[in-house]
Amino acid sequence: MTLIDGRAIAAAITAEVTETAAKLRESGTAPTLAVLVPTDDDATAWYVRSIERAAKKVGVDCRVVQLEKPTGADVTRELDKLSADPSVHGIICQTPLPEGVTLDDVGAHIDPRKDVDGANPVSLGRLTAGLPTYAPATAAAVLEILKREQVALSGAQVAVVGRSTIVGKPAALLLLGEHATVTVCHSRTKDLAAVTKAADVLVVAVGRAHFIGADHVKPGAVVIDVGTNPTPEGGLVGDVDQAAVEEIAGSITPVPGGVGPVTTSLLLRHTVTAAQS
Ligand SMILES: Nc1nc(=O)c2c([nH]1)NC[C@@H]1CN(c3ccc(C(=O)N[C@@H](CCC(=O)O)C(=O)O)cc3)C=[N+]21
Repeated sequence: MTLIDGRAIAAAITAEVTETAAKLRESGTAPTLAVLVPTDDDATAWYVRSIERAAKKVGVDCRVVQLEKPTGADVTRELDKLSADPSVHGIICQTPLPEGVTLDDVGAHIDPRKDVDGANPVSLGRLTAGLPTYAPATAAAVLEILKREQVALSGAQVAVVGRSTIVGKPAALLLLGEHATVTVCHSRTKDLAAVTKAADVLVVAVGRAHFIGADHVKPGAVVIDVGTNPTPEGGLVGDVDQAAVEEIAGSITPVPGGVGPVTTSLLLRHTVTAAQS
């Protein structure tokens, strides 16, 4: 069993991004990521700080815009402003959003050229059509890990558990683009274990601790655990019961230290790409 080292993969991406950011700075462009924060919960605050820290390391400027109990109109007004601001190259609108506001509604207000976390339905449409676009960073991280680990995807059976717009659906589309045979499972899937047990690659993004156990995994499978569930002790666990699945899987991404760090490094890679064009 191999534990996939997400931090090492993130470090390799970060090295590439640092080089590109330095070249941009030499030519007079300071690559800039705007982070719109519409809530004040602890998890969001932690994630925003980790983006700021990572951005600073690679030479990307990070502009955090914190909103206090905004309406949907407040959020879209701010996104319109950032979209029109020539000093901003990338925009991410943090989820969760306030009650009654959806990312699909506000995402349309992020200029697709700056949509580094793939939230605009235009970006998602382009992804569906197989056109160049920014995929949501978490979904992109799933594919990046599989590629760097040289996992054969063409013709492989892949099960994606979770169908969110931000992870499950775009991850399935990216995997389809690699010629995998993709099955998307969700809360109404009958006999989930039968589907996941047939998968050479299992991607789990449901947001429930220990959702996937030993009975769900094919011997030797590659397991990508996208979940980051806070524990009462202040730690973090994935959606996969790691201890149980370790006995069966061929390789697995740990939590922490798996998909998370790769997600943040790709958000920054997307930002320098946006600053280059
Ligand atoms: N529009 C939007 N896009 C997102 O991509 C998005 C979002 N909203 N809202 C919140 C979730 C959560 N998320 C994480 C990213 C990295 C780590 C990460 O790097 N975690 C460390 C945790 C280190 C620790 O606490 O021990 C790790 O997994 O190693 C975690 C969580 C992105 N999200």
